[in-house]
Amino acid sequence: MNNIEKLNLAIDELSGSGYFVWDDFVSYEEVGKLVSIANEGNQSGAFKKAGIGKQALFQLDKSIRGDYIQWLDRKNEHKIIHQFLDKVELLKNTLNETCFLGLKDFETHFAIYPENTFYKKHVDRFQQNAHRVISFVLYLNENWQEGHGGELALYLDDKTEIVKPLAGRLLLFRSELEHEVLMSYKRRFSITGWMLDKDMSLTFLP
Ligand SMILES: O=C(O)CCC(=O)C(=O)O
Ligand SMILES: [Fe+2]
Repeated sequence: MNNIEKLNLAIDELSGSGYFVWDDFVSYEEVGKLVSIANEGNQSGAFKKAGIGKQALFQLDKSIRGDYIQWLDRKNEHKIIHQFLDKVELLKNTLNETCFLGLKDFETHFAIYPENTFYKKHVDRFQQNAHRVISFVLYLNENWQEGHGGELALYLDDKTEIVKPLAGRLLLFRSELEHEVLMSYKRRFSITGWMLDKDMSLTFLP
């Protein structure tokens, strides 16, 4: 399947079942580079414990999520991060042209789940975070195997879909769907993000 066919399928699936798994969204070589950058960032203290809620409602709670994150934007010094942002931008624009989702912007961060951490069942679009329309996760686990855990459980109306966090795989889903990161028994790497229906600088507005 070529990229155009993949895109068309992604569009159909997102409006139908609400999610789409895109394998090899980035190459194995790119995954390696992204993991090195994440490891460097982690060692230099660029990662912060992730919280829940926004601004005044922000809180840290290890019983809900155990990951550490580093936000990624155009100020990043690595070319490959810019290439990834370009790819997401293109995807966002194509989804807009065909699905009229009114996507204006996106926000994204690296995430590292240390051994034995998880992210309990939640939705990404909620009252204090009403502008997230499409969630995406690029998985970066080079030698992931059954038993390592850290799968993403996606709770659909009629079934629960279990998505393996395989290197290079991009998962897209509608941000109002309930989902959960199951216990990860190994350190787990990813880039998570959200396509927004408002400019990021304006998302503090209702
Ligand atoms: O890493 C994943 O599979 C999902 C992460 C997630 O749900 C989130 O950060 O909101
Ligand atoms: Fe989420």
